[in-house]
Amino acid sequence: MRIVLATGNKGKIEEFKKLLPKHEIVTYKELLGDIEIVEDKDSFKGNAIKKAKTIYDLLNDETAIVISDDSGISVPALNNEPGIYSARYAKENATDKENNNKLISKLNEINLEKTEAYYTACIAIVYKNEVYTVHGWMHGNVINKELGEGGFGYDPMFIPNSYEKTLGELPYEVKKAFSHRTKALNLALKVLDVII
Ligand SMILES: O=P(O)(O)OP(=O)(O)OP(=O)(O)OC[C@H]1O[C@@H](n2cnc3c(O)ncnc32)[C@H](O)[C@@H]1O
Ligand SMILES: [Mg+2]
Repeated sequence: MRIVLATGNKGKIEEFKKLLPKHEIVTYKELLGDIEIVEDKDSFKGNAIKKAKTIYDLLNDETAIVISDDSGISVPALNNEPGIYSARYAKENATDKENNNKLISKLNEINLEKTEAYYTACIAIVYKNEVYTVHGWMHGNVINKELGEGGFGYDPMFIPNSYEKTLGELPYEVKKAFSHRTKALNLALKVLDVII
Protein backbone atom coordinates (compact mmCIF):
# COMPACT_ATOMS: atom_id res chain seq x y z
CA MET A 1 0.00 0.00 0.00
CA ARG A 2 1.21 3.52 -0.79
CA ILE A 3 1.19 5.90 2.14
CA VAL A 4 1.76 9.64 1.87
CA LEU A 5 3.46 11.02 4.98
CA ALA A 6 2.30 14.51 5.91
CA THR A 7 5.46 15.38 7.82
CA GLY A 8 8.62 17.29 7.05
CA ASN A 9 10.55 15.93 10.03
CA LYS A 10 13.48 13.79 8.82
CA GLY A 11 13.66 11.80 12.07
CA LYS A 12 9.98 10.88 11.84
CA ILE A 13 10.27 9.97 8.14
CA GLU A 14 13.20 7.67 8.88
CA GLU A 15 11.27 5.99 11.70
CA PHE A 16 8.10 5.55 9.61
CA LYS A 17 10.16 3.92 6.86
CA LYS A 18 11.70 1.50 9.36
CA LEU A 19 8.32 0.80 10.95
CA LEU A 20 6.62 0.21 7.59
CA PRO A 21 9.18 -1.77 5.57
CA LYS A 22 6.51 -3.45 3.45
CA HIS A 23 4.74 -0.27 2.38
CA GLU A 24 5.63 2.35 -0.17
CA ILE A 25 6.30 5.55 1.76
CA VAL A 26 6.18 8.89 -0.04
CA THR A 27 6.59 12.21 1.69
CA TYR A 28 4.31 15.11 0.85
CA LYS A 29 7.32 17.20 -0.16
CA GLU A 30 8.16 14.71 -2.91
CA LEU A 31 4.67 15.18 -4.34
CA LEU A 32 3.79 18.78 -3.55
CA GLY A 33 7.01 20.56 -2.66
CA ASP A 34 7.34 22.74 0.42
CA ILE A 35 4.10 23.71 2.14
CA GLU A 36 3.73 25.67 5.32
CA ILE A 37 1.06 24.31 7.64
CA VAL A 38 0.43 26.47 10.68
CA GLU A 39 -0.02 24.26 13.74
CA ASP A 40 -2.49 26.47 15.58
CA LYS A 41 -4.71 23.87 17.27
CA ASP A 42 -4.66 23.29 21.03
CA SER A 43 -4.03 19.54 20.97
CA PHE A 44 -1.81 16.94 19.29
CA LYS A 45 -4.99 15.58 17.73
CA GLY A 46 -6.09 18.94 16.33
CA ASN A 47 -2.71 19.60 14.74
CA ALA A 48 -2.38 16.04 13.43
CA ILE A 49 -5.78 16.32 11.73
CA LYS A 50 -4.89 19.71 10.27
CA LYS A 51 -1.62 18.42 8.78
CA ALA A 52 -3.16 15.28 7.28
CA LYS A 53 -6.27 17.07 5.92
CA THR A 54 -4.21 19.87 4.36
CA ILE A 55 -2.05 17.41 2.42
CA TYR A 56 -4.99 15.15 1.51
CA ASP A 57 -6.96 18.09 0.09
CA LEU A 58 -3.97 19.36 -1.91
CA LEU A 59 -3.35 15.90 -3.38
CA ASN A 60 -6.88 15.98 -4.74
CA ASP A 61 -7.01 12.18 -4.97
CA GLU A 62 -9.83 10.55 -3.04
CA THR A 63 -8.04 7.22 -2.79
CA ALA A 64 -4.79 8.64 -1.43
CA ILE A 65 -3.87 7.42 2.05
CA VAL A 66 -2.37 10.28 4.04
CA ILE A 67 -0.83 9.89 7.49
CA SER A 68 0.41 12.68 9.75
CA ASP A 69 2.13 12.62 13.13
CA ASP A 70 1.87 15.33 15.75
CA SER A 71 4.02 14.56 18.72
CA GLY A 72 6.01 15.98 21.60
CA ILE A 73 7.42 15.55 25.04
CA SER A 74 5.67 16.57 28.28
CA VAL A 75 7.36 17.14 31.63
CA PRO A 76 4.91 17.11 34.58
CA ALA A 77 7.37 19.08 36.80
CA LEU A 78 7.21 21.86 34.18
CA ASN A 79 3.40 21.90 33.99
CA ASN A 80 3.62 19.47 31.08
CA GLU A 81 5.78 21.78 28.97
CA PRO A 82 6.70 21.74 26.15
CA GLY A 83 3.86 19.39 25.06
CA ILE A 84 2.28 20.53 21.80
CA TYR A 85 4.89 23.30 21.62
CA SER A 86 7.81 20.82 21.52
CA ALA A 87 8.93 21.78 17.99
CA ARG A 88 8.99 25.51 18.82
CA TYR A 89 9.93 25.45 22.49
CA ALA A 90 13.02 27.68 22.09
CA LYS A 91 11.53 29.76 19.25
CA GLU A 92 9.71 29.44 15.94
CA ASN A 93 11.63 27.05 13.60
CA ALA A 94 14.05 26.14 16.38
CA THR A 95 16.60 23.37 15.86
CA ASP A 96 16.52 20.22 18.01
CA LYS A 97 19.65 21.51 19.75
CA GLU A 98 17.99 24.85 20.64
CA ASN A 99 14.90 23.09 21.99
CA ASN A 100 17.00 20.69 24.04
CA ASN A 101 19.00 23.58 25.48
CA LYS A 102 15.78 25.33 26.45
CA LEU A 103 14.52 22.21 28.22
CA ILE A 104 17.89 21.83 29.98
CA SER A 105 17.74 25.43 31.26
CA LYS A 106 14.13 24.97 32.42
CA LEU A 107 15.16 21.85 34.38
CA ASN A 108 18.17 23.68 35.83
CA GLU A 109 15.94 26.60 36.92
CA ILE A 110 14.07 24.21 39.23
CA ASN A 111 17.22 22.26 40.15
CA LEU A 112 16.15 18.99 38.59
CA GLU A 113 18.80 16.70 37.11
CA LYS A 114 16.23 14.07 36.24
CA THR A 115 12.44 14.04 36.27
CA GLU A 116 9.50 12.11 34.88
CA ALA A 117 8.50 12.80 31.27
CA TYR A 118 6.50 11.22 28.49
CA TYR A 119 6.24 11.35 24.74
CA THR A 120 2.87 11.54 22.98
CA ALA A 121 2.20 10.85 19.33
CA CYS A 122 -1.11 11.39 17.59
CA ILE A 123 -1.36 9.91 14.12
CA ALA A 124 -4.14 11.09 11.83
CA ILE A 125 -5.18 9.08 8.78
CA VAL A 126 -7.23 10.56 5.95
CA TYR A 127 -8.73 8.24 3.35
CA LYS A 128 -11.82 8.76 1.18
CA ASN A 129 -12.42 12.08 2.88
CA GLU A 130 -12.76 10.52 6.33
CA VAL A 131 -10.41 11.26 9.21
CA TYR A 132 -9.27 8.76 11.86
CA THR A 133 -6.95 9.42 14.80
CA VAL A 134 -5.01 7.21 17.20
CA HIS A 135 -2.55 7.98 20.01
CA GLY A 136 0.49 6.35 21.58
CA TRP A 137 2.64 7.22 24.61
CA MET A 138 6.09 6.37 25.96
CA HIS A 139 6.97 7.05 29.60
CA GLY A 140 10.35 7.67 31.18
CA ASN A 141 12.54 10.48 32.51
CA VAL A 142 14.36 13.47 31.08
CA ILE A 143 17.80 14.49 32.28
CA ASN A 144 19.41 17.93 32.25
CA LYS A 145 21.98 16.99 29.62
CA GLU A 146 22.21 15.34 26.22
CA LEU A 147 23.81 11.88 26.01
CA GLY A 148 24.39 10.02 22.74
CA GLU A 149 23.88 10.87 19.11
CA GLY A 150 21.09 8.47 18.19
CA GLY A 151 17.46 9.26 17.50
CA PHE A 152 16.32 12.83 16.97
CA GLY A 153 14.70 15.70 18.83
CA TYR A 154 14.62 15.20 22.58
CA ASP A 155 15.92 11.59 22.40
CA PRO A 156 19.42 12.32 23.83
CA MET A 157 17.69 13.65 26.99
CA PHE A 158 15.09 10.89 27.36
CA ILE A 159 15.59 7.69 29.37
CA PRO A 160 12.73 5.24 28.80
CA ASN A 161 11.34 3.37 31.81
CA SER A 162 13.26 0.13 32.55
CA TYR A 163 16.47 1.53 30.97
CA GLU A 164 19.48 3.41 32.32
CA LYS A 165 20.52 5.09 29.08
CA THR A 166 19.00 7.75 26.83
CA LEU A 167 17.41 7.06 23.45
CA GLY A 168 20.45 8.87 22.06
CA GLU A 169 22.64 6.08 23.43
CA LEU A 170 20.35 3.06 23.00
CA PRO A 171 19.99 1.29 19.64
CA TYR A 172 16.89 2.25 17.63
CA GLU A 173 15.50 -1.26 18.24
CA VAL A 174 14.63 -0.19 21.81
CA LYS A 175 12.63 2.82 20.64
CA LYS A 176 11.10 0.77 17.84
CA ALA A 177 9.84 -1.83 20.30
CA PHE A 178 7.58 0.45 22.33
CA SER A 179 7.76 4.10 21.35
CA HIS A 180 4.81 6.49 21.25
CA ARG A 181 5.09 6.40 17.43
CA THR A 182 5.27 2.60 17.25
CA LYS A 183 2.20 2.22 19.46
CA ALA A 184 0.18 4.80 17.55
CA LEU A 185 1.26 3.36 14.20
CA ASN A 186 0.27 -0.17 15.22
CA LEU A 187 -3.21 1.14 15.94
CA ALA A 188 -3.21 3.12 12.68
CA LEU A 189 -2.42 -0.09 10.77
CA LYS A 190 -5.41 -1.76 12.41
CA VAL A 191 -7.60 1.15 11.32
CA LEU A 192 -6.26 0.86 7.75
CA ASP A 193 -7.03 -2.87 7.80
CA VAL A 194 -10.65 -2.08 8.55
CA ILE A 195 -11.19 0.86 6.20
CA ILE A 196 -9.32 -0.22 3.05
O1 LIG B 1 4.99 18.88 11.96
P1 LIG B 1 5.90 17.94 11.24
O2 LIG B 1 6.16 18.34 9.82
O3 LIG B 1 5.46 16.51 11.35
O4 LIG B 1 7.37 17.99 11.91
P2 LIG B 1 7.72 18.65 13.34
O5 LIG B 1 9.14 18.37 13.64
O6 LIG B 1 7.28 20.08 13.36
O7 LIG B 1 6.83 17.78 14.31
P3 LIG B 1 5.76 18.24 15.43
O8 LIG B 1 5.10 19.49 15.03
O9 LIG B 1 4.91 17.03 15.69
O10 LIG B 1 6.67 18.52 16.69
C1 LIG B 1 7.23 17.44 17.36
C2 LIG B 1 8.37 17.90 18.26
O11 LIG B 1 8.60 16.89 19.24
C3 LIG B 1 9.84 16.26 19.02
N1 LIG B 1 9.61 14.81 18.95
C4 LIG B 1 8.52 14.16 18.47
N2 LIG B 1 8.70 12.84 18.48
C5 LIG B 1 9.94 12.63 18.96
C6 LIG B 1 10.70 11.48 19.16
O12 LIG B 1 10.26 10.28 18.84
N3 LIG B 1 11.93 11.64 19.67
C7 LIG B 1 12.40 12.86 19.97
N4 LIG B 1 11.76 14.00 19.78
C8 LIG B 1 10.52 13.90 19.27
C9 LIG B 1 10.34 16.71 17.64
O13 LIG B 1 11.74 16.78 17.58
C10 LIG B 1 9.68 18.06 17.49
O14 LIG B 1 10.46 19.04 18.12
MG1 LIG C 1 5.32 20.57 13.20
